[in-house]
Order: sequence, then C-alpha cells, then structure tokens
Amino acid sequence: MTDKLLPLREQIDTIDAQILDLLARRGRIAQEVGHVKAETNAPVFRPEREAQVLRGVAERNPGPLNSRDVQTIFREIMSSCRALEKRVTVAYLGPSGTFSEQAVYQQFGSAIETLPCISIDEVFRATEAGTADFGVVPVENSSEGAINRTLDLMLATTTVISGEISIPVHHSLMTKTGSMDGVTVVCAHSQALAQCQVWLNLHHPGIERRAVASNAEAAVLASQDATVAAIASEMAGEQYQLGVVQAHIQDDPHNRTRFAVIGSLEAGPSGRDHTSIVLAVPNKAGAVYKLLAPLARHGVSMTRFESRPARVGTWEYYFYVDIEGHLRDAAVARALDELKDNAAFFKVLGSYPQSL
Ligand SMILES: C=C(O[C@@H]1C=C(C(=O)O)C=C[C@H]1O)C(=O)O
Repeated sequence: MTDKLLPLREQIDTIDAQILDLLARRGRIAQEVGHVKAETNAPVFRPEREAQVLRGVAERNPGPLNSRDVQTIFREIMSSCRALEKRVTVAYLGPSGTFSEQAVYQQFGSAIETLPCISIDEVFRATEAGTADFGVVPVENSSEGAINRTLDLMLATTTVISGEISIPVHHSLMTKTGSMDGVTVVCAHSQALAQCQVWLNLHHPGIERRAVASNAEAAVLASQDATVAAIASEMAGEQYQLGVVQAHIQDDPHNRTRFAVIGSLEAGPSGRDHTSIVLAVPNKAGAVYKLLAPLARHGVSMTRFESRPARVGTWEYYFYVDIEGHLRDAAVARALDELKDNAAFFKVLGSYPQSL
C-alpha cells in the first residue's frame, strides 16, 4: 500500500511546488496591477474582471475537478491577490454566521476585513460613510419575495449596486442539546419563520414562534438557553455549538436568497450583466405598460419587476425593475433613454455582473 502511495505523493509534491511558484508569480503581477491602479486612483476591486475570470475557468475546466470547486479555488486566489493591492472591508447584516456573511465570502473570498452590522440600515450607513468599502444586503428571497427595507434604502441613499450573489438557503432546527425536550419557543428571523411555517405547523404546532433580529441571534439565544430552539443555517449552529434536531426544514427545497453588493463603485460591463432601475409613473391608465414599451422595442429582457408603495400619495408606487445587460450596452442605453422620458421618476441603481 505505502509503496504505491509514495510515488503518487511525490508527484503531488512536485505539482504543489509548481502551483506555489505560479501563485507567487500571479501575486507579484497583482502587486504591479496595484501600483498602476494607485497611480491613476483606479478601484482595486473589479467585479466585472473577477466574474470573467471565474466564468473562464469554468468554461476551460478540463476536469476531473468540478467547475464549482475550481471556481471556489480561483475566487480565493483572486481574493488573496486583491489583498496584496488592498484588503477591502465589507459590511453585512451580522452577527457572524448569517447567510449574509456566507454571501460576502462567496463574492469576495476570505482575504477581506468584515464589518458585521446590527441592521440593514447600518450596512447602508457604514458603506455610505466609507467605514466599509462595500456592503452586502439581502434583496429578495425566492419564497418570501422582496426585502422591503433594502428596496427603500436603495432608493433613499447614494449607494450603487456593483454585484449580485445568489445562495441556497437551507434552514435547520437546532437546540443546545440537539433535542426538543423542554423547548418552549422557536426563535428565528421573521423571514425564516415564514419560510418554515408549513413544516412547523406539521411538526411543532403548539410551540411559540418568536421573531428576532437575525437567525444568528436566534442561534446565540439557543446556545444560552435549553428552552429555546433556533432556526438558522448549520454554519451558525456550528459556530454556537448547537445540535441539529432536523436539517433542511424550509418549505421550499430550492429556497434561495439574492443579495446585492452596494458601495460607490460602478462596475464595468462583463458581457453577462444585470441593470437595476427604479421608476415611478404618473397615475394614469396604461402608464406602466407605456413606460416599459421601450424595453421590448430594443429587445431588452426584464428579469424582475417589483412594486413598492411610495410614502407620498395614496396609490402611488415605485417600480423596481431588473433588466439584462449593462448601461453601456447600446440597446440598454437606448431603451433607458426613451424610458426616462416617460417616467415621473427614474433612478439607475447600478449595472453589475450576473451572479454565477
Ligand atoms: C489584479 C487585479 O485586481 C483585482 C484582482 C483580480 C485577480 O486577482 O485576478 C481581478 C480583479 C481585481 O478585483 C485586476 O484588476 O486585474
């Protein structure tokens, strides 16, 4: 057995030495890139370039490694190379262990500084104030819909969207002991309680449900009190040493949450982008239909349409629209130019690479 392993391990050692040399070369070039950027005051993080690198490695991947896994490796390589230029600080809805934190690492890799915030408002504030270079906020959940606070703050602040992240959201029911004996209350964020309501009605109909600020906070509470069960990610459960009563209790097995990267950076075109805009129309029959006509005329696909009541007027709405393409794509630019003329309100939230 050992005789057979030895030469194989020698080959792996040789390859690892080559990988290390290549990583050092890549790192030195990233440092040069950093100097060039510093001279011109150009942004360190270039999401469009990183998206292209990740798409490229998946397309060229010869196997046997899985493309997702190869992307994870390259994301970390880029994160480390980027950190040689500057370590970016990313604010997110904390505490540590939330799905937002998972989204942060999925976008930026782990060579970053993180700033856990107590609310979505705080993420926006820290990002606008420059305490963080970027913020990561939840935008919508596939089963529960829009995160209204995020939509309102996108409208009210000067932040720009430079990226989107989509992650599977799996909830687990967890307690200090790993059993439901003596448990009197289930704590979770209101969204998570809603996403697990069918399962809870079926398995624990009599137990009180209490909404708390985040699933991670629920995990903290459960770690301190054996009468509390938490619904949270298994990642949060591990962090706070909880036992899993039941994994994957969300009603929709394909449950996903989409996050936006916010900041002052305007991402360039990556070849596969989304653009988010907010619109309002005069309160007239057929106004929304007329407003959106330029998109169809220029062959621009709409991928999302969401409305929010405006704070003024009784029946007035803001429309949050996502389209395919980048502001700098000719068809998108022309369609938005025409659309702007018919809108009572028009704001571009940003163009950014589509999530992987
Ligand atoms: C090296 C660069 O800086 C950063 C690091 C990248 C990388 O390591 O490939 C890519 C984009 C930037 O976020 C660059 O802009 O090319």
